[in-house]
Amino acid sequence: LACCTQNINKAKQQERQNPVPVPSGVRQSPIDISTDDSVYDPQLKPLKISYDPSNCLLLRNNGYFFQVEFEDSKDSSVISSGPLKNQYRLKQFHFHWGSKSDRGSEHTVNNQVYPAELHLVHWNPVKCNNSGEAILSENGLAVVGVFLKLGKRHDSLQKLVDALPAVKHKDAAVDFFNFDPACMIPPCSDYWTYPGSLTAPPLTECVTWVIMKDPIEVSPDQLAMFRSLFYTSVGEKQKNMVDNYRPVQPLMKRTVYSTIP
Ligand SMILES: Cc1ccc(O)c(S)c1
Ligand SMILES: [Zn+2]
Repeated sequence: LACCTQNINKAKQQERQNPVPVPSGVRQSPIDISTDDSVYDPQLKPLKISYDPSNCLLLRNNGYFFQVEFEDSKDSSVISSGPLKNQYRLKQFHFHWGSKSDRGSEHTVNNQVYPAELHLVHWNPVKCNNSGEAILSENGLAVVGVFLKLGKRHDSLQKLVDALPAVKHKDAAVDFFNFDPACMIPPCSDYWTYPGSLTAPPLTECVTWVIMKDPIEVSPDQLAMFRSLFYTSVGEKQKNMVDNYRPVQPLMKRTVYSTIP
């Protein structure tokens, strides 16, 4: 399945044909992570991350954000361990960001907002046949979240930033090869983890979230390039692609676990 939008459209079609329960809203994302309320779990191991840059295929503007899509027919770009019972395959990564630097991330930490947040979306090939099925399956997805803060230029990210002008408008897509997403994972392995949902429609409660404690740095110019994209297609009245984040949702009866004593 080419991308999350297609998956979401397919999921909506499947939902119409054989409706699944509408999310009862007991495990919605994103959330505010209260560090004092999170529970240290000494059994939690570091996440194992193994990506093959040659699986990187395409950069696309899907009208919600830009995403980089990966070949996911084999277990060659995967995550495992940490809170995960199975190995999950990388399908795509994307970002959420603000119109200004005082907003943009979806998750917050003690109500602190970051200017942007990276989501690396993985699906469970043990439970599902493809990523489209995974968004309808409990714990079908594992999404790794990484906060972005303003600072020094992220040299490895520049290859992606330089490609953004080619996907300014909705549905634009270009070949994008040999990019290793591991370059965007912070050196510190500490994370929070909790059961949640997609943060975009159909908002299904299918995600094991792993939110890295440390942010990565990007420069103001790099973030400005994110904001230069459009939600709109060529020929439509241009609408800047900014503020594509969902507000935080109620924690309800969930516990956030952490690797941080
Ligand atoms: C599959 C998917 C779609 C949109 C999202 O924001 C996330 S986090 C995951
Ligand atoms: Zn996301």
